[in-house]
Amino acid sequence: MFAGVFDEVFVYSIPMRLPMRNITTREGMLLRRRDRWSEWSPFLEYSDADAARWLQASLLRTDPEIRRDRIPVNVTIPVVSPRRAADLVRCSGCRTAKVKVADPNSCLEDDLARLASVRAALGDEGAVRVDANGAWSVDRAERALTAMAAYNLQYAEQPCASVEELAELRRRLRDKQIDVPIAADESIRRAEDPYRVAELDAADVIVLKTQPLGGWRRCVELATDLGLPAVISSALETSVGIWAGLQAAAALPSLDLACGLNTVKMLADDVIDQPLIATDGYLVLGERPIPSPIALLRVRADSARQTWWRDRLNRCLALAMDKH
Ligand SMILES: O=C(O)CCC(=O)C1=CC=C[C@@H](O)[C@@H]1C(=O)O
Ligand SMILES: [Mg+2]
Repeated sequence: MFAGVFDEVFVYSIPMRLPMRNITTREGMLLRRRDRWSEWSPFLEYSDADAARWLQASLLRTDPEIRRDRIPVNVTIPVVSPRRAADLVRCSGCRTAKVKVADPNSCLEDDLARLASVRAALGDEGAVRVDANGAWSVDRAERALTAMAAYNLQYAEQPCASVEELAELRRRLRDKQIDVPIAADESIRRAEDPYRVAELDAADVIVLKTQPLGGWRRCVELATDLGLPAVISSALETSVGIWAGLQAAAALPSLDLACGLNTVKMLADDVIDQPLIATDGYLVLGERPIPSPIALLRVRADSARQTWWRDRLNRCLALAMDKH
């Protein structure tokens, strides 16, 4: 079926240099429609309905108006030792760091030690944010963020799972005069109704992931409608997917915060010759990337995974075309 929509499809499999979300190998597809390559890489456990929404991003035929081409980005710090975390900050050249916290295999003390090390490596001028991926209850989030506030957080991303909990936590922190703004990530990209974040006054910042939301147009629409500062963040893509994130960041009505798009380094390989890795904390939106044939030879998935992804694409394309 995809033969009528895409002119070429490619399945990649790339080990993660720095595992995140328990992912040790990243898999996905590169899809070509005429001269436009895009990436489709919904996480393996996602349902076809979720994965079909990611595919909308590959079906867009137009480009946005570009308002800026230099995009500030953060370094992403997975659950690593404090020392490794400081090294990652120093090597990145970024002035903003996002620290993953609340991992089931580590405790609050580990998170605080990693955070302290990141803050020391960045200095007082840098910005530090944390991301709990919705792992905390409101009580645990309140305790953790009260302790973490000592490191002057720019914001806490998705501290609790539901929008109601985010709103409750935000109220409690405000009452205690703990100055840690709240950012919504999963409450935007996986929610039935992302507008509830604004209706319930549940966040100060929204995190927009281009591919999961179905492309740049939806990101611009949500940033405009919700009227909150927005951050464009990656879904751990190759440079082809990251370029689409940069394009969305370039099109936002305003951009005051660093974006989470500096993740190509977390992969052990890439699909273009000059990977989109930040210099001095910025990525620049250049021409739409074209995968390099030599790189593709290195990252081609085996035939069982090819079949799995092609079948998934056919199923999800049928769903996505229904809504298109
Ligand atoms: O935002 C960043 O700095 C990088 C991207 C990132 O953290 C994520 C990408 C994809 C899935 C997630 O677990 C994670 C996130 O929750 O934001
Ligand atoms: Mg997040």
